[in-house]
Amino acid sequence: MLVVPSDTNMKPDRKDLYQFLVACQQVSVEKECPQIATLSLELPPLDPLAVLQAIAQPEDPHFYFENGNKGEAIAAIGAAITFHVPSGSARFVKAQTFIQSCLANTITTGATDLPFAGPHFFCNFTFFDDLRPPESAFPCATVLLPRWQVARCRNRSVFVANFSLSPRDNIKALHQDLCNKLTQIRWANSRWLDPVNFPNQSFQNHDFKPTANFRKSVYSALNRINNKTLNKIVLADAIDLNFPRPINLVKSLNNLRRLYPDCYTFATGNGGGTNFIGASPERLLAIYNHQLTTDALAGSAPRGKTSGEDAELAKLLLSSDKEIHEHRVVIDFICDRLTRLGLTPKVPPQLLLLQLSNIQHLWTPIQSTLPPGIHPLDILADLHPTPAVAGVPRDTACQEIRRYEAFDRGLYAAPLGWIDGYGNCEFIVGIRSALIEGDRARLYAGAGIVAGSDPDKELAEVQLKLKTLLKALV
Ligand SMILES: C=C(O[C@H]1C=CC=C(C(=O)O)[C@@H]1O)C(=O)O
Repeated sequence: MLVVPSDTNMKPDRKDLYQFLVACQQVSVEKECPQIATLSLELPPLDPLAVLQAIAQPEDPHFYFENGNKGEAIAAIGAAITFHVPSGSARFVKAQTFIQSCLANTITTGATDLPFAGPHFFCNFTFFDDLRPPESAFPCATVLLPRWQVARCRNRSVFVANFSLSPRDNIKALHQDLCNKLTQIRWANSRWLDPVNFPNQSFQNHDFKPTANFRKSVYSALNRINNKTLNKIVLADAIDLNFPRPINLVKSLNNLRRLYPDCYTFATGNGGGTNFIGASPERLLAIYNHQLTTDALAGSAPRGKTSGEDAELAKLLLSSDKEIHEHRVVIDFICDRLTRLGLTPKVPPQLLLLQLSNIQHLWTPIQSTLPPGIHPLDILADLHPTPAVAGVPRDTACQEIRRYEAFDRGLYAAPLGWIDGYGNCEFIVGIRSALIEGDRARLYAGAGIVAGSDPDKELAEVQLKLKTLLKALV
């Protein structure tokens, strides 16, 4: 990636910006290869979700990612370039090659030092790499370099435009498009999103009857655990619902981020009317300045209705052999994988609790310094799926998941996030999630099964997780 220093207060209507696009096009002529021109401009603080609402067209692929606790949100809208891997185990390698070849032909300028400036590649992967027919709405790997990207990091906002330039592109028209988009973005206003929309009343007291299949699967899995074929398996259920009207993506995201500020609110849309949306507490991989963090998150209990009951539930969770085993296998797996990649994982000495508004989990953030030469997607390829969403031994658990679950997991429980041009990244696991299309939603939730699991409690956990999401969909 070539960084061209510039006046960081570059204005889109100024000649130098137009000339920058012309110069990048000239490089594409000389190299006989399209060039990606990336412009970053600081904007007054704005809400990327409001921008998503204001400028995304139904046919635009898009991506939304918000971490309320960190005061960060990023919206990616439309495509400069997209890359799909339909299926196959080489998907992480192929995605990596694509990103590297883009970066080798990227020229970036403007406010390049701001957080979230420069090109970002938004990626989503399906849980399994060989998709079951009928075709899923998302291929097994998608990488999106968006046309427009708007991010907020605390009180600063940055706008990024990416153009893939070939000799025949009309620079005047592209420049005009950029100016128009900026005008629209400046008008985007988060007040349009307030107040929080009250969740769909007709589903509020919906009694989730776990499918007969889920209950049967839990019993059968417990048999396999007892006869030692499996140590742990994470089984999920999917519930299909029809809403009285089309589900509103932006309003639902707005609800999710307010109801679950401790989670990552996310959505990815394929531009064909299907969106995958959720609020996940599980960070699979974050790398900033060569420092890596990954979460072991497994073992759950509800939140109490009173502080006394809450403390009691937390105490039980922290002292339960069954929950600790369910959690410990995730820590061991992650540490083993990172060590094999040449990293030195650091694990806090005591178990921690991640307390969300409706549920609490055993939580261990694992950290390491990243040695040079390892790409974030190398790590993702090794970590996914962890025993927090698959099981132990992993291959057996994955085979059994396919046998037990009558639905395709699609993007559920799979990695979703972004990578920048310097190897920084943030990926979450797509749990507490739903696939939405028009007035239809498929909600997913799962629970880890180990020796000592009580099927009724696992069912209650899955129901609790499903309700979490349903509350926000409008
Ligand atoms: C698989 C899910 O959660 C995982 C993450 C945290 C706690 C879990 C558990 O306690 O079972 C699961 O391992 C899900 O929410 O669909």
